Amino acid sequence: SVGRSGPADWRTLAEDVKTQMAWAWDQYKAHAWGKDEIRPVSRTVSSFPLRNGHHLGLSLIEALDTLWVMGLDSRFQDGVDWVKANLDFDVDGDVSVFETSIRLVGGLLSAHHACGDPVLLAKAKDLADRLLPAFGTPTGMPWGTINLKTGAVRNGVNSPAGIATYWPEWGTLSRLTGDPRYSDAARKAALAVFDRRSKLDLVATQIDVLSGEWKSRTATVGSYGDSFFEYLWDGWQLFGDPEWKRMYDTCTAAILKHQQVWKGSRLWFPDVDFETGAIVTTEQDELASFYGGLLGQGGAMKQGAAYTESWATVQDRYGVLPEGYDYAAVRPTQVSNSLRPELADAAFNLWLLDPEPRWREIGRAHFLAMKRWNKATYGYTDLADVTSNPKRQADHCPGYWWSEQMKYYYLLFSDTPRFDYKRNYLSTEGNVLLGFRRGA
Ligand SMILES: O=C1NC[C@H](CO)[C@@H](O)[C@@H]1O
Ligand SMILES: [Ca+2]
Repeated sequence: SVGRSGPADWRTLAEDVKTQMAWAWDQYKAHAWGKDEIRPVSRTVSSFPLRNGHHLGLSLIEALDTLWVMGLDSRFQDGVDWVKANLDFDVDGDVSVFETSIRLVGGLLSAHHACGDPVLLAKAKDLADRLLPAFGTPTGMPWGTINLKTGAVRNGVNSPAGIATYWPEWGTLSRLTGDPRYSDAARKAALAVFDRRSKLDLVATQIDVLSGEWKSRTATVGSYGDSFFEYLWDGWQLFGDPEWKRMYDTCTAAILKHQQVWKGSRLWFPDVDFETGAIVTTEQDELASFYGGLLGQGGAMKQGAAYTESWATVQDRYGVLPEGYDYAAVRPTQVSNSLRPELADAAFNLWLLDPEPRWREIGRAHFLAMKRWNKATYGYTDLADVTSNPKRQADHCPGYWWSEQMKYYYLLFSDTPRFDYKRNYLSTEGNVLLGFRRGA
């Protein structure tokens, strides 16, 4: 029946999420233990963020705090034991500074928040020490890539997200170690982007980290822009630093002024030229669907709810979201699905602010469609085509799946005592850095 779900139904759904997580973890342990990513159709593996076939246990580390908050304690301990016995970052290989920080530094810090094991903090510090040299530029904006062993840097053109998505993780690391180098580097990098905003208070997607010159003109709330804005707010939410709220408010006022487009009751945020405000494209990438949750957090609940509902109509149409969608053409521009969490992320953030069943319903639709279309023999996989019938699967489970949507679903449905629903902080990778209740 379509009737409103009662509390027992949500708890039953939370139990199903937990069962799916335990099953996927057991498949990972059986077929990909210690590897970065499992390919759940072919039962093979892939490596990330190192791409040289060397593995750092990415999915295992990303899963840890999700396992803990679900009460899968023996599996959590198995993972922590693997980290303590095997994890070594002294590898002669290049990694993305951004991806490695949000996924591995963040994953180790959230596991430490769950259990307090000092080895997890030591590993997070060791890794951050290997990433820190990337920030040694004249502007303070980091290189895109660094070698974990030699410190050799590459990719001098970076994005606002790639430059400024560090402060919550690195501020936490400084707080826990007493070493200010991490928070100082993260803060200086974010300010360097903000100080180079256009006269419209917009930022573009690409900038030269040595000269500080912009290398693109496109302002977006999607890829390359997204977590720059998210982390301005987060600096306020996690550390109560008003400087970050002022920067967030400045950037958000500009986005609401220049990128807010209503089509009837549907709200969209097209990319615009960062100096003229002219619309560049009506294609939205799926990553932008996190933004409704951030707008709600920052006080623009009307726009946050409307943008999330816009994306919910796309989810209703295709079951799972395509990677790219053109709201003017009313069709997908990229038909693949990368098993991404953003709409569930937004629904969860809005639920925390306003526990209306609607946000749980969007999360439930996201979860049930994932079970129906993305489940494969050895785990959950991304899709090649969401428009084909039946939808065609690809063969890759990304690390963020273990840290993000499975945690958002569980927290949305379970009301678990292990999480403080009133005072908490989750990173852009879903890592809980504040709000776990160990005693529960
Ligand atoms: O901020 C992010 N961007 C891309 C991934 C999820 O789609 C994930 O790594 C994270 O949520
Ligand atoms: Ca994110």
